[in-house]
Amino acid sequence: MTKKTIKTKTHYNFNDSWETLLENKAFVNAFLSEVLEDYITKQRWYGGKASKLKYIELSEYFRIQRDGEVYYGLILEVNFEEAFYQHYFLPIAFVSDESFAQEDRILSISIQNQEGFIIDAINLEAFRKLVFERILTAIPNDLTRVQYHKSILFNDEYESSRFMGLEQSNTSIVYNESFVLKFFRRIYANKNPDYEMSRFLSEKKQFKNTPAYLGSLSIVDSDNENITIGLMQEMVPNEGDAWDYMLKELEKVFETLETKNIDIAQLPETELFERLSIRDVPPRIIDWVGLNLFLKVQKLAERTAEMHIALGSEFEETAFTPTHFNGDYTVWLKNRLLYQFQNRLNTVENNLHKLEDLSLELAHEFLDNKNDIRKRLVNFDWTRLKGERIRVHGDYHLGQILVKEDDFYILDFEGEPESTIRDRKVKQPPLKDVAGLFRSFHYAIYATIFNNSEQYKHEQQELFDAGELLYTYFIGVFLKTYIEKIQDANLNIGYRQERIFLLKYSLLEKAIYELGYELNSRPLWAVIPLKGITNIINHK
Ligand SMILES: Nc1ncnc2c1ncn2[C@@H]1O[C@H](COP(=O)(O)OP(=O)(O)O)[C@@H](O)[C@H]1O
Ligand SMILES: O=P(O)(O)O[C@H]1O[C@H](CO)[C@@H](O[C@H]2O[C@H](CO)[C@@H](O)[C@H](O)[C@H]2O)[C@H](O)[C@H]1O
Repeated sequence: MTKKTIKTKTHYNFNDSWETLLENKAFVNAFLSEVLEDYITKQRWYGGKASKLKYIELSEYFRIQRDGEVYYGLILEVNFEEAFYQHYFLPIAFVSDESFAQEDRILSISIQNQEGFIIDAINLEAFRKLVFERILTAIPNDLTRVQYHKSILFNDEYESSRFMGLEQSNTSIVYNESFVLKFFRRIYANKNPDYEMSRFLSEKKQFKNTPAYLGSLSIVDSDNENITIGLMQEMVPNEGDAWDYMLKELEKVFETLETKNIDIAQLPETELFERLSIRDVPPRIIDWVGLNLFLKVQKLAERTAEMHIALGSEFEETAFTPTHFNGDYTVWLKNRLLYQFQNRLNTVENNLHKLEDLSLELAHEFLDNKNDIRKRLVNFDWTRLKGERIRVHGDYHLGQILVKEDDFYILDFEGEPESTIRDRKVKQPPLKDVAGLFRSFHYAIYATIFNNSEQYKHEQQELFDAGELLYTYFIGVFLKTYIEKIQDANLNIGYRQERIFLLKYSLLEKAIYELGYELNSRPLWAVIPLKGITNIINHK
C-alpha cells in the first residue's frame, strides 16, 4: 500500500496510525528537517546555540507505554557544521484535543483523518503519571529495552505532577510536591554521571547531604549502551541556592565597607591557602564580614569533605575505587587542557568586539600571557604527587548547592557540560572540586562589586583589594576544616605543597573553562574569569 502524504505549509496529513507513524520514512524525514530543526533550536535545553546546526537524524526511538497508551522517546542526533554532534532526548505524544496542546506544540498533524498535534509529552499529565508509575512498579533487574529502576525508599502512589519551572539545562518534574524527576535532554551513550553518583552516594554510602536517589529510567540502545533518560530523587525543601545566598550576604559585606567607613588598605592580611580556624581570623575582619558567613564557609567545607570521603571510600565498585596519579592520567589531562586552552584563545580572539574597558584590557593581557599559561598547564609532574584521585562532582559551584535550615545539599553530579561523558568519569584530585567552589567564591565577590559599583564610594581597585582579602580568608577557613576532616578519614589528598600545586592548577583550569562558558553565553560576565586568570597568573 502506498502511503499518501499531503502537506500544506503548516499542516501534515498521514494515513498511518500513531503506533506505526515512525516507521514511515516520509514522515520522519519531514518531521526532522521541516519541523524539528526549527523547534529544537528554540528550546531552553538546546545546548548547540553557539554552533551552526547542519541536520538532525533520528538515532533511535523507543516506546514509553502501558496498555493502549503510547508515547515515543526520540533520540535525536544533531549534527553541526563544525563537524561534531550532540544527542537529545525528546518524548512526543499525539493529542487530538487542542486544550492539551497549549504548550510545546511541535506540529499540527492529521493522522488517519484525526486532527491533532504532536507535542512534547512532558506537558501531558497522563505521560508524567505513566512514567512515575512505571518507575514505582519497576521489577528488579529489568532486562527490557526501556528499563525502569526503583529504590526501596520509593513507595508512594501518584498524586500530582508539575514542571519544576526553574532555570535549568534539563527538564525536571515535581511529583506529589515531594519528588523530582529530571528528564535529561542532552544525553550520552552511557550511564549519566548524575544517576551513577546519586545512586552511589545516597544508596551505597548514605551520604545525607544530597537528595536521596529514588529511581530512574534508561534505555539500552542498538550498541547495547545504557543511556540514562530520567533520574528520580527526593525533593529537598529549601530556601534557595548557595549562590543567591552568598550574593545576598556579600552585598551586606560590601555595604558595611561604606557604612563603617573601613580603610581597606589597613585591613590585616593573611596568606593565600594558609589554613585558618575561625578564631584565628582577626577581629577586624570578623567585625567587617560578620561571623555568620565564616560559619557558612566552614559548613560548606564540612559537607564538601563528607562528599569526598564518601566518594573516596569504595573498594569494590571499580568505577569509584580511588587511584593514584600516573602517566596515562597526565597525558590525558595535558591533552585535554591544551586543547581547551587553544579553543579559549580562539574564542577570545573572535569575541574581542563584545568586550570593553576592563574586560577588553584583561582579554588582551590573557592573549599576551598565552605562553606563560600554556607552560603552567604543561607543568604537571605526576611523579611528585602522592595523593589519590577519586570520582568528583566535576562542576562544583555555589549554584549546585541548596540552602536548607543552615545546612547545604549538593546537587547535579552531571559533571562539566563541555566534557565528553567518559572524560567526566575520569578520577580527579578532589581538590578540583574545592577549586571549583573557590572560583565560585571569587565569582560571587566580583559579581557583587560589578553589580553594585555605583553604590560604593570606594574606588574599584580598592573594592578589588577588599574582595581579594575576603577571598583569602574564605579560602583559609574552608581549607582548615576541609583538610582536617579529610585527613581524619584517611583520604590522601597530598602533602602541603602538593595540595597548593593542585589547587592552583585546578583554579587556572576552571577559570579557563569559565572564560569559554561566559563568552558563549553571557559575555558581560567574561570579566570575572578574566580577572580570575590574571590574579592566578600574578600570584607568586
Ligand atoms: N531534589 C531537588 N530538590 C529541590 N530542588 C531541586 C532538586 N533538584 C533540583 N532542584 C532545583 O532545580 C535546579 C536545577 O537542578 P539541576 O539538577 O541543576 O538541573 P539541570 O541539570 O537541568 O541544570 C536546582 O538548582 C534546584 O534549585
Ligand atoms: O549549568 P551548570 O550548573 O552545569 O554550570 C554551568 O553554568 C554555571 C553558571 O550558572 C557556570 O558557573 C559559573 O558561574 C557561576 C555564577 O553564575 C559561578 O558560581 C561559578 O563559579 C562559575 O563557574 C558553570 O561554570 C557552568 O558549567
